[in-house]
Amino acid sequence: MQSITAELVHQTIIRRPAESHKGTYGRLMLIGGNQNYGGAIIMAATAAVLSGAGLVTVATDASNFTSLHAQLPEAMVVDYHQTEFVSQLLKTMDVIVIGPGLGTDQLATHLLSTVLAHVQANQRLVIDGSALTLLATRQQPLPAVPIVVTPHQMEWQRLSGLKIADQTPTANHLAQQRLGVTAVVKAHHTTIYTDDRVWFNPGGTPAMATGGMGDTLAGMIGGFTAQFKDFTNAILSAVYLHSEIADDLAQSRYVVLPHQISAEIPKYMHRYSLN
Ligand SMILES: NC(=O)C1=CN([C@@H]2O[C@H](COP(=O)(O)OP(=O)(O)OC[C@H]3O[C@@H](n4cnc5c(N)ncnc54)[C@H](OP(=O)(O)O)[C@@H]3O)[C@@H](O)[C@H]2O)[C@@H](O)CC1
Ligand SMILES: Nc1ncnc2c1ncn2[C@@H]1O[C@H](COP(=O)(O)OP(=O)(O)O)[C@@H](O)[C@H]1O
Ligand SMILES: [Mg+2]
Repeated sequence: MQSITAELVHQTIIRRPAESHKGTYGRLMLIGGNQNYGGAIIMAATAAVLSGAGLVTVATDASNFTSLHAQLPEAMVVDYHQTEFVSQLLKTMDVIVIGPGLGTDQLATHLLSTVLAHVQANQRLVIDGSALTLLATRQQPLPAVPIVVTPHQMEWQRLSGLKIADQTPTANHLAQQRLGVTAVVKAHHTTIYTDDRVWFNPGGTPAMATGGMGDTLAGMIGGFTAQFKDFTNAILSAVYLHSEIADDLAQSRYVVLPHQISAEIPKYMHRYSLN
């Protein structure tokens, strides 16, 4: 098992080339946020925008549009009931994040199936939250595109079949190999499984134990994978920074809220991008 290091993050978060524009930094769609869980997709989208994704579109229940825009006017929106329009937009995306607050009803199942049926080799896919619960019930193999799943321990139990007590690094790695996707298994100390390696995230604090913390990580991973070429390093850097920011904030706070992490992301990325 190898620890993610500040050096790896430093190498990943490069200084932006002057000759660039919003398209350079990735088109990202986040799909989620039903009538009950609008906050989840708002937190994920906020993290994605503050992580530097160039163009962010949120496919969500229309009841979330106003609250999303009140906090994040940078994001575009589409009603996720307009499934044909969502399908068309999906083709234009570099990264798709599906699951935060999606729920597990018929529409959610349909949206996940649509994404899995149409995702292309040049796109990257982040599967989180409810979409993982749905994925666990699917029989079909996953498409051969860069995919990262971000389960907490119960979601990982559903997806891998491993009971929480049996989720050892060796068992998790075997399960990851069966699934054939990168797996970020979230816990007090998160571990990340790629085809050839097991990574360990050194950061993390119980001050992070607030609903929305994982939604924020999913948005960060979306934002990082939209900008940084190396898929694995982009994921590892997002995981590292998410908990590093939390650890720093927790020096003077009993709890750290997801939006407080998002607010710090640009400062930390700036620091890591310096020589
Ligand atoms: N503001 C919003 O809109 C928010 C919306 N959200 C959205 O809600 C959707 C459902 O996601 P979910 O994670 O809340 O529910 P689910 O998948 O049933 O898992 C919970 C079950 O697993 C168990 N458990 C065991 N180990 C665990 C662990 N390490 N970490 C966590 N749980 C662990 C746990 O055990 P217990 O707490 O009872 O001990 C419980 O039995 C999803 O789309 C998400 O994005 C949330 O993000 C919140 C903020
Ligand atoms: N005690 C803890 N120590 C370290 N990290 C934690 C702790 N509790 C929660 N976290 C982190 O918070 C996030 C929780 O993710 P998740 O359960 O998916 O949240 P949500 O779905 O509510 O957004 C993960 O990144 C996890 O590692
Ligand atoms: Mg979650």
